[in-house]
Amino acid sequence: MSAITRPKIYIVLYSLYGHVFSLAQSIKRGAEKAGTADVSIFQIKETLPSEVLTKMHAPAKPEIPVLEPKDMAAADGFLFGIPTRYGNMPAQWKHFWDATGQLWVSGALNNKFAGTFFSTASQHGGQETTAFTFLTTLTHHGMIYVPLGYTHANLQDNSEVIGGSAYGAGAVAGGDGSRQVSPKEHAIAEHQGESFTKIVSQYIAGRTV
Ligand SMILES: Cc1cc2nc3c(=O)[nH]c(=O)nc-3n(C[C@H](O)[C@H](O)[C@H](O)COP(=O)(O)O)c2cc1C
Repeated sequence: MSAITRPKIYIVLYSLYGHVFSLAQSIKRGAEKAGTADVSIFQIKETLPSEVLTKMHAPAKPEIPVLEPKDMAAADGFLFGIPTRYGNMPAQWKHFWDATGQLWVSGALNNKFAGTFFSTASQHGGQETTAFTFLTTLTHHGMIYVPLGYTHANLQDNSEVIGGSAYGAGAVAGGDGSRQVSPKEHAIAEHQGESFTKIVSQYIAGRTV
């Protein structure tokens, strides 16, 4: 019987205006609360030139390391943060995935765990379609998708605008990005981080004993 391995969870995000990064911090807090895994947070590479970022009034990037596709092999589970573009992932994410051919060829991501979280401008701006369209990539890599389900009460609370769905935590940023992540959205995110980490840890423990 081999020793139980402590899994590595990577929270990997793209965030232009900070909402996905803000959610990611709550996800990290929850994942660490589980106490069963080593948790790290990364961003993916920006692909827009600085002149365009200036025109888009983008703030400075978060001070977290940039994940290169090849470094994914070291992790057991990923929570991917995705701000919606036309109901889909942004080009920055597509650019990242399009550089994972070597990982695909070697099956390096097969049986690794994946969860998703989102941000949209509006309440019905496509968080669920972003999940759906992101899923094809996870599926082609043979990853095991872990949905959030309706495991947090705020996902059924209709008393105010609350992002998130059965596919993962979410922020509703507002058309001009001025809406900050709400306490209820943060609570869902923290819960997702904790529950995802517990699920991955249980599976990894089962594989190694
Ligand atoms: C090109 C483009 C397309 C977008 N498409 C959508 C969309 O389909 N639905 C939506 O609600 N918001 C859309 N948005 C708004 C972003 O989703 C929003 O800025 C983002 O969720 C904020 O997250 P961030 O602060 O982490 O960057 C779009 C923004 C851009 C720049």
